[in-house]
Amino acid sequence: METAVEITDLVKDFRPAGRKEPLRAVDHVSLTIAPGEVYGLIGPNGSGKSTTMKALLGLVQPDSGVCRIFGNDSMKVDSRQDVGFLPENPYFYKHLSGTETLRFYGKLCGLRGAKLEARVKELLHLVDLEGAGDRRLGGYSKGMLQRIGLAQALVQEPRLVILDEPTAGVDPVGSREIRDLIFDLKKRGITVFLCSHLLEQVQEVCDRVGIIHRGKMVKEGRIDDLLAIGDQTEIVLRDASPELLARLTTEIQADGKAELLRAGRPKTTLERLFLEETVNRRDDR
Ligand SMILES: Nc1ncnc2c1ncn2[C@@H]1O[C@H](COP(=O)(O)OP(=O)(O)OP(=O)(O)O)[C@@H](O)[C@H]1O
Repeated sequence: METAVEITDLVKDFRPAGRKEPLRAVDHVSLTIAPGEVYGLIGPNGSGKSTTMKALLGLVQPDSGVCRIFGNDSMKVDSRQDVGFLPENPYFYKHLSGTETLRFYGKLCGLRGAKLEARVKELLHLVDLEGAGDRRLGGYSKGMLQRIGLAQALVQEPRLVILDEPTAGVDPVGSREIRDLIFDLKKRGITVFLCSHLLEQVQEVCDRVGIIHRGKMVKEGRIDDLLAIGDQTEIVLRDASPELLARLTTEIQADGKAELLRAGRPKTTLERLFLEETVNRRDDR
């Protein structure tokens, strides 16, 4: 079966000035991503996530190993035909408007005339910036800039989108919107390869994750498999009376084998609470 991304035994050393030994940023990393899959690479700062992505994009020359996109070697320009990329700190021309920015990137991808104009309109709609298309990027919020960055990455209708920290510096409402856009890409069958420090969002949006530490892949798998605790069972009740809970506790104690680890009211997350309290009150983005 065709793979969207195939990274095999990737090694990348940097030789920073003033350092005798080379710095191994990526240490024999291998991973594959199937078409239509959303894959998250997570790891501490400096663990090699961006370098792995840049090697896949052919922006960094590997010391050894091979990266392929839909079967094509990443070092060949043609392999990038089907790829959209949102870098960690995208640089945009602040004096251009959102519409002009997307027009600029559309032209770089060979779009012209009515086709270009239609695509720009479609993208502004997709990232919910129709009302801000004529405003200069210098006045955009961080969340709006990330969304225009995402629109830029989608300009040539790529089959693979690579997102390096798509929600960096974006507030919870903005990052939720970006999360929804990623869900939308998945629905349309687009493969997504992302890295992020927002673990809750990675958990929500990704089918599989890889955990990278000091350049090495230390864990990889389907989210469901990685997070399931094999020997535990969860029961969530609504409107349970104290008497019912007491009866259940007695039953469990009588079982002799099963052990009650926790009982009490489940908690919401701080992110959900934040969204509930702010989402309906926000009028200016
Ligand atoms: N161009 C470069 N020259 C020298 N060292 C580099 C270069 N790019 C990255 N590094 C080093 O390689 C290591 C991995 O960096 P990388 O940016 O891939 O990590 P990361 O996991 O993306 O980190 P973060 O989460 O902070 O973005 C770090 O030690 C970094 O300092």
